[in-house]
Amino acid sequence: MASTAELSDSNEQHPIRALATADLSYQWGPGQPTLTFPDLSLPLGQHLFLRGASGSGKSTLLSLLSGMLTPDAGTVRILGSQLDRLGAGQRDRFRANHIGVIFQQFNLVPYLTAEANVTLPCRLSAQRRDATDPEPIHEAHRLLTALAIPQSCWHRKVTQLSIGQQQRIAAARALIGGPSLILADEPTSALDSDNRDRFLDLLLTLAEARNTSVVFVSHDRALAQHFDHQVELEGAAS
Ligand SMILES: Nc1ncnc2c1ncn2[C@@H]1O[C@H](COP(=O)(O)OP(=O)(O)OP(=O)(O)O)[C@@H](O)[C@H]1O
Repeated sequence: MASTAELSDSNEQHPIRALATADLSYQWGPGQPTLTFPDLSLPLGQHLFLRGASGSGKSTLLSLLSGMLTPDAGTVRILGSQLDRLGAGQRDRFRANHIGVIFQQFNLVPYLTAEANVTLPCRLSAQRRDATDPEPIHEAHRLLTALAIPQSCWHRKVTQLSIGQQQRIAAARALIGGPSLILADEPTSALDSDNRDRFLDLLLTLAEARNTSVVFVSHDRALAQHFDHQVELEGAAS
């Protein structure tokens, strides 16, 4: 859960949302097109599918939602906190506490075991560590089991595992400690359709059990049916 100070805009008329954006735009540099984004609003625990052609700005939007980038204009509220008003260090802490990220290339730490990769967020966030029961390692084992990673793989370096296994380890790392929001950037692109559907089912089932919202980016329309909401990005305005 977010701290009281962070949830400053909560009241009965405006319940806390997993995310809410308004009038967002971002330009990567001078002479680059300005990316503009539709306003988003997602209730806690619900899931959003973001699609759009290559280059339409899906990854850029996820970076704005995670606070890795700050917008040139507009606002990003995550769990009631206005991210673009926080300093860089505060944004990093907020992300570590409240957001799980699954990157396109997974970004696992190659020299760490599967198990150590999954528990990593609990070393960066006392809040996520304290949310595990009784210890991070126990939740890591429960998640690895639920995500069908055989016990024989838990102590192996992630580089020795298959792409599908690495993807499920990245999902376990995002889920550990029950963050309120998971941002997933096209993590199924390397999978065949059976494995892609199985992965998505597992991710959403585990997220629902924790009341975690998922924002999932893909260009694959077939996945939209799994989500409460979908939004299409249209690309640069200029
Ligand atoms: N690091 C960067 N530096 C400069 N321009 C960038 C950078 N990252 C993205 N862009 C530009 O921003 C625009 C949107 O890119 P983005 O990666 O957000 O799109 P996307 O919809 O996620 O694409 P894809 O589906 O191919 O991953 C593109 O025109 C891209 O060239």
